[in-house]
Amino acid sequence: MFLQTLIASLLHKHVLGAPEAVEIRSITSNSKEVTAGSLFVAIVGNTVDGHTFLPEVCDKGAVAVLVERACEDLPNHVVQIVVPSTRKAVAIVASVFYRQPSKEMKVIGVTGTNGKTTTTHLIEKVLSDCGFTTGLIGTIHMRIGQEVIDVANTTPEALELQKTFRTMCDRNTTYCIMEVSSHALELYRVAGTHFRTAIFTNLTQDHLDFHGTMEQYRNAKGKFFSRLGNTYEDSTEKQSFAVINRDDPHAEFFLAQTVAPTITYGIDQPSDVRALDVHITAEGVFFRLETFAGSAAVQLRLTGKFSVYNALAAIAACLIESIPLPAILHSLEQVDNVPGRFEKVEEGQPFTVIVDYSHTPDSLENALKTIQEFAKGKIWTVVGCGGDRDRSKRPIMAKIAATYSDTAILTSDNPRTEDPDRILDDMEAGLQEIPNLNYFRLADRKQAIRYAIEHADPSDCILIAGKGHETYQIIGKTKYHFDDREIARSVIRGMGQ
Ligand SMILES: CC(=O)N[C@H]1[C@@H](OP(=O)(O)OP(=O)(O)OC[C@H]2O[C@@H](n3ccc(=O)[nH]c3=O)[C@H](O)[C@@H]2O)O[C@H](CO)[C@@H](O)[C@@H]1O[C@H](C)C(=O)N[C@@H](C)C(=O)N[C@H](CCC(=O)O)C(=O)O
Ligand SMILES: Nc1ncnc2c1ncn2[C@@H]1O[C@H](COP(=O)(O)OP(=O)(O)OP(=O)(O)O)[C@@H](O)[C@H]1O
Ligand SMILES: N[C@H](CCC[C@H](N)C(=O)O)C(=O)O
Ligand SMILES: [Mg+2]
Repeated sequence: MFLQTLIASLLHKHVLGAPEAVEIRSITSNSKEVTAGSLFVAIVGNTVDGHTFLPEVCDKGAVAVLVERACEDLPNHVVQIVVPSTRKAVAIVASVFYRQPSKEMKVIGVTGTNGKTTTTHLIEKVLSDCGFTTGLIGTIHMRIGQEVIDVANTTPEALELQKTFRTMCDRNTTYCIMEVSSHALELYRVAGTHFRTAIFTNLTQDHLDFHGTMEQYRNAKGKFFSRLGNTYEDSTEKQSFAVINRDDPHAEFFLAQTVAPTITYGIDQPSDVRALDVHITAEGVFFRLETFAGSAAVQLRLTGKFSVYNALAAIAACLIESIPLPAILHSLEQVDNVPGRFEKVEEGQPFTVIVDYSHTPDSLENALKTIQEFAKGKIWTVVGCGGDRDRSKRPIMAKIAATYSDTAILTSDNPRTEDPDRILDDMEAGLQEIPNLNYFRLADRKQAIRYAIEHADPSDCILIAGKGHETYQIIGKTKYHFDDREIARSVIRGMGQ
């Protein structure tokens, strides 16, 4: 594609050199991937400044560079395009390079602190059951039809995202359902993406290391809905919609962000898609559903009030696509669990073991409140907090774990480059001056899981929180194989011998 075409839609740019005859064969922001005919995008990162690689990429054959500041020493034939934000510009350029794939499909995006993975899986289940070819992008993996692809981030960087969209289109995908993280919104990963529907699940504390304050975190998520108005189109098929959780304390803020038609969902507040008479058991939830497309009694195998919210969001998104309500409910009622989300480990043991990806204060509290609804015996919680992530959530999570459990075992999550004991110190700080809490520290996560299982009585319930589907533990910069479910299973099996 000609450079001129690629950069035409960049509003604020200063071009040094002659772009007219320059043909771009590939685009990358990684100097290691530059080949002859590449456009290199220099991104100022947290650890490295991409501009430092400019001489190197020219030697490797880059014919143009997208930069935030011009570089004097580059060969004359290399065109420099100077823009205020290369992250934002690359998202737009990537969309043009891959021929605007998000306009050829219907992309449904889910944002919110908790529930993104679950909600995307529920929507994907309904739409694929209806016979549509679907794609999925999120924390656990990306899936294009039956092909499963590993991911580094919940929402990929713009170049990878647009390339994935293109592959999806080339395989006749009708719907792409994706998680849109706040990092992605702040770092423009989804700029240049046309969304059919934007869903808001909830907003509670997380990622303050990155966003600084709750207000900035909320504003990052708000951008998803304010930008939705920019892609508004006339025909119903192309129109964009917002789906908002009316019960969330920030609902008004999110409703005010968008000009797109909006469907609300909720339990407590009057809303377009509403659950009433919610009944929670260990096996699942029952509720009465009222929507603009009809009413029904619903029984899900997923449990917890939070699962009702995720199901309501999924129902709203599918109603927008004119899927009949009975078909939506038929699919949702079959879902046993999403991997690592309230996943039970069942090896015939007389107590309950649940592995859950609750790594935020709100999700941990929800998981434990749900367990309290049905637990007959004592509650054990094995929980840690990730290293190189929001420190301020650590004492809060420890307090929640110890308050709602009979015994809390504070352990490691992914310590990354931090000292596990320092992370535990941060957690333990939340427990000072609270009397009668029963907790202890055991930094080795495997030993912590073993301890809980070996000491549980019949009818007790053990929650292993924070890592869910993860099949690794990151210590330093190394990823070791580690799976909470596998460990729990092997300890239980060992006890029977
Ligand atoms: C804060 C953040 O999002 N960081 C992402 C960011 O890293 P960075 O800006 O620090 O990049 P950097 O390493 O300094 O490099 C800067 C530039 O130099 C380039 N470079 C670097 C080295 C080299 O030799 N040559 C070269 O060209 C890099 O390709 C990059 O373009 O860009 C990287 C490359 O795309 C990402 O991998 C990295 O995500 C890291 C792994 C990360 O942990 N991100 C998490 C926090 C994240 O994004 N999480 C969200 C939300 C999860 C949730 O909702 O819970 C997610 O969507 O996953
Ligand atoms: N709607 C919800 N409200 C609150 N908590 C939820 C909700 N849905 C799920 N949870 C809890 O949050 C945990 C994570 O759920 P899920 O993976 O669906 O969220 P996510 O938003 O994708 O998280 P991440 O930001 O890590 O990708 C679950 O294991 C569960 O404990
Ligand atoms: N997407 C989240 C996942 C956290 C999962 C938890 N196990 C941890 O490693 O902190 C993050 O990167 O902050
Ligand atoms: Mg997720």
